[in-house]
Amino acid sequence: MMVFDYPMEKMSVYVSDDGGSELTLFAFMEAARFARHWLPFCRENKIQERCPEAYFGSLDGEQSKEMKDLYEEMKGKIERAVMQGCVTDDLLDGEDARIALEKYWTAGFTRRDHPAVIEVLLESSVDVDITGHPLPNLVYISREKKRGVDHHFKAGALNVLMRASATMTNAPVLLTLDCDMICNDPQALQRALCHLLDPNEEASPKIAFVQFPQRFRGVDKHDIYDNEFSSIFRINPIGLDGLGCTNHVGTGCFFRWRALHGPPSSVPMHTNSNCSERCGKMINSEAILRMAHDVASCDYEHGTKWGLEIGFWYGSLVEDFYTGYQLNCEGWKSVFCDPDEPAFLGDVPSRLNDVLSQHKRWMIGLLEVAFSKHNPLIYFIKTNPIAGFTTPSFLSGAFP
Ligand SMILES: O=c1ccn([C@@H]2O[C@H](COP(=O)(O)OP(=O)(O)O[C@H]3O[C@H](CO)[C@@H](O)[C@H](O)[C@H]3O)[C@@H](O)[C@H]2O)c(=O)[nH]1
Ligand SMILES: [Mn+2]
Repeated sequence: MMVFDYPMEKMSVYVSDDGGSELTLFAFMEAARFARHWLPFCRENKIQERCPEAYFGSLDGEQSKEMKDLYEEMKGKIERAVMQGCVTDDLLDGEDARIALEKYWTAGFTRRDHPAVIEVLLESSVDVDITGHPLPNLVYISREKKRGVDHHFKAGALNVLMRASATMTNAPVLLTLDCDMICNDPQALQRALCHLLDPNEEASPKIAFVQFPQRFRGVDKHDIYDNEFSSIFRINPIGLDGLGCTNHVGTGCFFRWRALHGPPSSVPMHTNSNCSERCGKMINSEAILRMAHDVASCDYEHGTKWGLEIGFWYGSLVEDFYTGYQLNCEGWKSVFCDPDEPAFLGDVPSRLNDVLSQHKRWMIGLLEVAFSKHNPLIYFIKTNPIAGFTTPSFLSGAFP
C-alpha cells in the first residue's frame, strides 16, 4: 500500500493491530526502515509487483541481490522475534524503538485489556527515502481494549481507524485492506479516483465506495473448497454494478469519507473535521497524539451514533455486507471495478477446518442481518428500492 503511484506525501497508511502485539509493532518498525530503500527501488525499476515477498518469490526477484539481501535481513529479524516470542535488545535498532515498546508493553498488558497504543513510524513531513523523496505517513494503532467492553470486532477496529486518521491526517478517501491481502497494482488508487472524482459523471459525487473484487493467491485449479467464491466476488457484482449498488466485500475498497457519515443529502460537501486543531501540527506532536488516543479509547463511542449511523455498522459479523447495504439504502451509489490485472490479492484458508469456520462466521453474520429490522427482504422497500437488488446476492451468500 505504501507503493501506490501517487504523491507519497499525500498518503497515510494506518495499521490496526487488534492482537495488541509488540511483535507486530516491531515488524512495522523494520518495514518502515526497509521502505526507505524499497520505495525508490520500485519507482526506479518500474516494478509492478510491489509486495516484496511476492516480488522476490517470482523470477524478477533475481534482479537485485543487494535489495534481496536487505529484505532477507529484515525478514530474518522479524522471524527471530516471532520464534523468541519477544523483541530482545539485540534486534532493536536504537534507543527510540526500545522506549516505544517499553512505554506500552508493561506488566498488566494483555491482548484483551490494554490502553490504546499509537506509534507514528514514518511522518511524511520529515521522513524521506534514500533518494530524498518524502515517504508516506505510517502509523501503528492498537485500540484500547477492556474486559467486558464490547469491541465489535473488525467494524469496531475500522471505526477507530476512521476517527484516529481523521484527527491525524483527515483524508477524503479511505482504502480498507485486510491483513491477508497485498496490493498488486500500483495504479489501483487512480482507478478508484477516476470513479469518485469524475467531473463528467453526474452521479460521481454520490458514489460512496469503489469495490475491487476479492481475488486470491495460491488457489489451485481444482479449488476444492471453492475459495474463489466467484458468484459473490465477481459474478453478482457485475450485475449489481449496473444498478449502482454493488456489495461491499470487506477489503480492497475505496470509500468516500463523507459517505460513512450519513446520507448524501445530510452531509455537507466538504466535511473537514477538526482542521483548526490539526493545522500546522506534526502528527507525532503531543496534542495530536492525545486526540488520537482519546478517539481510540473504549469509552469514546458510548452514547454516540458510531456503528449505528456513522462509520461501519455494528450488529453483524459480516460488517462489510451490512455497511455497504446500509449505504445503498441511504441513497449512496457503489461501483465494482474489476481490471484484468487483479488490483489486490488475498490469501485463502487452506484447511477444511478454517474454511468451515470462515463460512460459519459469514452465515452467522448474514443471519444476524436477516433477523434484524434491516432484513434485506423488506427494509429496502422503505428506503431505496434499488438496494433491494442486493437481496439475491444476500441469499446466495447465505445459502451458497
Ligand atoms: O476482531 C477483529 C477481527 C478481524 N479483524 C480484521 O478483519 C480482517 C478480516 O479477517 P479475516 O480473518 O481475514 O476474515 P475473512 O473471513 O477472511 O474475511 C472476510 O469476511 C469478513 C467478514 O465479512 C470481511 O470483513 C473481510 O474483509 C473478508 O475478507 C483481518 O484483517 C483482521 O485483522 C479485526 O481487525 N478485528
Ligand atoms: Mn481473510
